[in-house]
Amino acid sequence: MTDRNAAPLLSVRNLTVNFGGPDIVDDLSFDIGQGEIVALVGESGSGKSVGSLAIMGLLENATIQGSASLSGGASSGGQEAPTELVGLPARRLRALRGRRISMIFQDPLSSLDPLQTIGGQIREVLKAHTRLTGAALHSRAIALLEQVGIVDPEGCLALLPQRLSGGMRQRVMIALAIAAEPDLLFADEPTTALDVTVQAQVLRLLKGLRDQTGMAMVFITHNLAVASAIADRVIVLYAGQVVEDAPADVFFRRPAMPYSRALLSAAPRLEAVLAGYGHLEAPRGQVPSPGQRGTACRFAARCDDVRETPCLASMPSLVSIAANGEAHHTVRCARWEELAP
Ligand SMILES: Nc1ncnc2c1ncn2[C@@H]1O[C@H](COP(=O)(O)OP(=O)(O)OP(=O)(O)O)[C@@H](O)[C@H]1O
Repeated sequence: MTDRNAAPLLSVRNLTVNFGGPDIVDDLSFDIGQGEIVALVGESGSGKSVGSLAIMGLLENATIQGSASLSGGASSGGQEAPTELVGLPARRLRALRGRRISMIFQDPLSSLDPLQTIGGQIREVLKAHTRLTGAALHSRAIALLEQVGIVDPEGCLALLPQRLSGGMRQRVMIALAIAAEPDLLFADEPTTALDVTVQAQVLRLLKGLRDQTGMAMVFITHNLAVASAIADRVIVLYAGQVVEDAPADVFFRRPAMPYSRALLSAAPRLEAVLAGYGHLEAPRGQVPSPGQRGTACRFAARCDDVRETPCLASMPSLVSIAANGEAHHTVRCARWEELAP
């Protein structure tokens, strides 16, 4: 599905974000391949949302350093020159949003206009990004609603958002987000507010849309079952840093970072997760807050495998541990090799 040898669609390097105080997101580096679904996983406060919003240019009053380079996507055959998103003027960012990068959030009601029909909102997005008018515009709106699995698209166009169920609202949000055929979709906990059956339907829908369109996805979640249902790759954030980045099958079989192992062993069994108990169970202790992260391994205070040396001596760097021929796998643990099962 994803060719790791091809140039990545999004390449984030040394992204650091603060709001005038300590760094919230600290030296974040990762790639998203063309058409790849990457789950960004971490406990509350790990910086998943702040990092993503920084990349999308949606943070106010933030100081952002580093780089987030967006290459030409599937729609341009990968030929478009890369665009640096950090520091891009607001006008150019607005032009990219929807067309190249799009997003969906946990609560569709807060993103939908309560006073405008679904049809009105879809027409507005289509007018902003296409030259469609009249009957062609209407047909495209219907086709979009069909694409996201809405059974009575004609009827749905006439409704106000409040008239829809949570799952239907999220489908409408997805239709709006993909209207301009973006290359990359950021999805921030899009299924968290939904009941489990609807959650599974929306995950299937998103995966199907990726298969159809080749759109890549950054899927932010603190639910490991959701990550395992949708992701090609898992990136774990801890206290503002990437601590593990691995293909999903490798991550769920052989996680290398003690933090990842703790999360996985604390996670309830998959059946229980699918029955609605899927929130990420944290290991004992708490994530250090941004001002109190120190210069040692940030997970040290909670780690069962901590040693004075090397864990407390210095901050481990993110190292590549992929064996010959294996896909990209990095971990931030100075003892990963000793601890490997
Ligand atoms: N505008 C802001 N000003 C100052 N601090 C902020 C701001 N937005 C977020 N933070 C802080 O940044 C840290 C990371 O927050 P973020 O929302 O990215 O975490 P998260 O991993 O997405 O968690 P959650 O799952 O709870 O959304 C938190 O400590 C939060 O308090």
